[in-house]
Amino acid sequence: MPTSEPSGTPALELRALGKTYGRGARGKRAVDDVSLSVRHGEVYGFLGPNGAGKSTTIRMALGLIRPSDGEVRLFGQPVSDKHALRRVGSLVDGGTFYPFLSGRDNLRVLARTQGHDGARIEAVLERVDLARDARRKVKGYSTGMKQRLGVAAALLDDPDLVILDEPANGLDAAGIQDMRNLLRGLAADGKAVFLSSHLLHEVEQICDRVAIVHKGKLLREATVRDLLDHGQALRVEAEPLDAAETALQGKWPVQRVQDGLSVQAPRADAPAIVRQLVEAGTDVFRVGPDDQSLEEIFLTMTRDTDA
Ligand SMILES: Nc1ncnc2c1ncn2[C@@H]1O[C@H](COP(=O)(O)OP(=O)(O)OP(=O)(O)O)[C@@H](O)[C@H]1O
Repeated sequence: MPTSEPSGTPALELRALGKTYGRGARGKRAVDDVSLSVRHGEVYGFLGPNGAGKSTTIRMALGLIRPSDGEVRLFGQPVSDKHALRRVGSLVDGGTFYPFLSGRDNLRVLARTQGHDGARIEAVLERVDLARDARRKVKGYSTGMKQRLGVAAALLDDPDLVILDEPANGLDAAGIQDMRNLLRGLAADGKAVFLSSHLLHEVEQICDRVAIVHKGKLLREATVRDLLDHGQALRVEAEPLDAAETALQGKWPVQRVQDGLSVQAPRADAPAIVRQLVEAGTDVFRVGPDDQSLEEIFLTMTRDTDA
């Protein structure tokens, strides 16, 4: 990894980034005050439903469209810096390939149009596990193979930062596993990987950290582990359940679930919850993490902002 910038400089930094399409009352605020940074050696997921502003953000990060506010820094430099931009590989719009050319020939064409000699073609084909299929025409490739060819294209110039718009779109479980191994391998080599997705289970499996975006705004940035481990909910099993519910209501948001109560509270509140339940005369069988999936956490967050 070339380290021409001071150590610790993020590979990608978005500073209060904003984009408004159009003007005046008809203007559409697609991205609003998004700040985040992506470090070398991590896979960072940019997660949100359709229309959240992911593609717009990625296009600004690549210097393809101009922000209305804020700025993008690549390796500490403005996105207009050609040297910085040369260290970025990207996959947007799924990559476009000639269906009647082989995977290898597609990469040759790309290398030529991008102005490099293609010396890395065999290495990147190996890297994305397409070496054996490199002579086959792309039209016969599976979705997963096409996506991996897209990543191969992004890797042709040995970038330090890889930006991928929805790289796991349309992949089955095995395809997601392959993509995961591939992207984790890049991160292990010290590259920074920034990807967007609207599908949580993909991001959950692939990324170290995620930013959750909704309606152009960043709702939360956290490690996947933090989101899952320290979700804001605790599962309470106590009897009688009605009394337990009454005891907690008004202090924490409480919801009936199949086998007890789901209490919107951080883990640190568990002792207070137990005290409350005991004082109310209920028998406490369990107060523990409410194992929400990232999906549920995400739905709760976006529901809250919709309200
Ligand atoms: N060129 C444009 N002109 C006007 N509005 C746009 C333009 N591009 C995107 N938008 C709007 O900006 C918002 C964000 O779009 P964007 O494509 O960035 O979201 P996204 O999260 O990538 O969603 P998707 O996965 O559906 O592409 C949407 O409401 C979209 O309609």
